[in-house]
Amino acid sequence: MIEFREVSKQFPDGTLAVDKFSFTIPSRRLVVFVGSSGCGKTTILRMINRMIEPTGGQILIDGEDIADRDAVKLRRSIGYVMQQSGLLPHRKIVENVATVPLLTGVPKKKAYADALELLNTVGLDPALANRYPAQLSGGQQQRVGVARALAIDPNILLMDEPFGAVDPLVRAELQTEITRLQKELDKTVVFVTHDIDEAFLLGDQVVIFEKGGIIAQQGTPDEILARPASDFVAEFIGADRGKRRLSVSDVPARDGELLLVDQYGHPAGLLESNDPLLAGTGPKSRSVSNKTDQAGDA
Ligand SMILES: Nc1ncnc2c1ncn2[C@@H]1O[C@H](COP(=O)(O)OP(=O)(O)OP(=O)(O)O)[C@@H](O)[C@H]1O
Repeated sequence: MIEFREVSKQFPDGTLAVDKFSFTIPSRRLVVFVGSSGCGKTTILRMINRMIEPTGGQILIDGEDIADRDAVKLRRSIGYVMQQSGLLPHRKIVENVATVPLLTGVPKKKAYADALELLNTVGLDPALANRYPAQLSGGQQQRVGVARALAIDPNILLMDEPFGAVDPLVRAELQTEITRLQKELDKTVVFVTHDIDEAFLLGDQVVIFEKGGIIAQQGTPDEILARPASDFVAEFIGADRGKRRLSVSDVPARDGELLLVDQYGHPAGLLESNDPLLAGTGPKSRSVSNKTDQAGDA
């Protein structure tokens, strides 16, 4: 559990990036921080591993104030993945993944064996281990970044727009992968994005920020979509533009399924027709608000 108690950050130039932020991140959940540029998401994330020191308030991990922990040890105990994978260009993939374990005294043979296993965990062919980062695609590099963050077997994984720089298809693959990994490995994941679709897709809990690290709303994706707390949230999630309002198409789908379309008539996904939401509805007879564009998974 990560607890923020009235945490503030004022930078030396006077910018108040975060103003008395209080929030609790439960263990073993994937929590997404989402908001437009400059609202303080990255600053909050980096205060968790003390890459940035708060100027006010307290952050506790499992009840312990992190200000009392050794900053370097704390940082090495928390996984961190950022937009540019940050891999060391002149080190092979296996060396990149094993960097922190080697620094913390894990014998080389074990660190390398673990690294190969981790490449497999994140869906990479261990045969890539002897390549250099530049010999991998952007998506593969991000997977290596995730493997490297997992190499210390952290309880907490911080992810700062990790998929921002990869193309949409690879991004979708990586999103699926991170959901799988979080469930499988049982980590607490704090994920930063400015993309509301990504937030709703990944988050068990989503926190929508306004400037200054102010929480505009927090809750499950369903709660936020069903009841936006303010005009700001409604606009941010696109609800007021009817962006997510889906209707049942009159184009027949396969047996037991209904084709959903958005307000422009574009296909948005399939819904099983025995879903209680749709009981008694016929084509175009009512519209439903869908959680994300992922209705195809329904
Ligand atoms: N080192 C710094 N010195 C001064 N101001 C800073 C510094 N780092 C960040 N800021 C400011 O603090 C505010 C919050 O920045 P932060 O990077 O946390 O926002 P963000 O929500 O992560 O934005 P983005 O999505 O663009 O990364 C911004 O106004 C930013 O300009």
